[in-house]
Amino acid sequence: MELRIEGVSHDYGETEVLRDISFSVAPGEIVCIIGPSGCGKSTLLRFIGGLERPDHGEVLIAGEPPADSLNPLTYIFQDFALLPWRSVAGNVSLVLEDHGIRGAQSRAIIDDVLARTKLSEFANAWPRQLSGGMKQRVAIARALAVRPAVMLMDEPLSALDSQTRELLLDDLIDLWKRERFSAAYVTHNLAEAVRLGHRIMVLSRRPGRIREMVSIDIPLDERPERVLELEKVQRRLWEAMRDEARAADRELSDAG
Ligand SMILES: Nc1ncnc2c1ncn2[C@@H]1O[C@H](COP(=O)(O)OP(=O)(O)OP(=O)(O)O)[C@@H](O)[C@H]1O
Repeated sequence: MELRIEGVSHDYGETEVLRDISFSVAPGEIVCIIGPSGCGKSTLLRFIGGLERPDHGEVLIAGEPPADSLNPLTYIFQDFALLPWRSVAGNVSLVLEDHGIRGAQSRAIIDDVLARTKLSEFANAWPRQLSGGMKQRVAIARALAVRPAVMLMDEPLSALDSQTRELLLDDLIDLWKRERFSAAYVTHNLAEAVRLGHRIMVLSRRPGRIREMVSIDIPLDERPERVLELEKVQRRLWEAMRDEARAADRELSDAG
């Protein structure tokens, strides 16, 4: 299943937020979306997930999602969005209950996704007992449980400290090696983008337009050893973004 975004433009009242955005996410591809504050990254992700509709343009799904996919487009948010009164397993089972899956079938899926996110021994723990990194792993397990064709990730690591973020990046790469999931992944962090993205879309300041689409041909599991090459890409991304970020900053402080 391929995700295609075609000619998406949107205004909120007087504010033009996105202008003529077109790109695709191929099966098994991670596309990172970066750009200055307020350029419309989260808005674009909401359009992709169908939470809102753009004024112009379309989000199309080409081909069939996997037969067992309960929810082809699934979000992972920065704030984990776990229910505090449900255990780890209970948080995962909730999304299955929404699809009428209970009992042994539900338990099998929960066991599988908790194993894949290294949380098996925490199935009965409460969210308050978990570190930030573990909470985000629960959110990832919950997303995997519905077998998404594309994961929509809005700064999933940004609430975590830098060590935890590194560990989770490694976990995401391990997961990807086994699953080859597709993702549209919004981040502020250029280092994260070059570690995870097969392609990186650089948006301009608001109204967000595509400034550059940068492909990285280094396999994800080789990236930790090829730091110098990645640093070069990161510099190029920063060069594409620097003027936009500076101007966006100025506009935000003028508005304030
Ligand atoms: N529901 C809404 N109604 C009105 N304006 C909105 C709405 N959602 C977002 N905006 C505005 O649209 C612009 C883009 O917001 P968005 O959150 O998509 O940007 P972003 O690139 O994700 O920002 P950040 O990097 O700071 O997270 C901002 O100016 C924001 O204030």
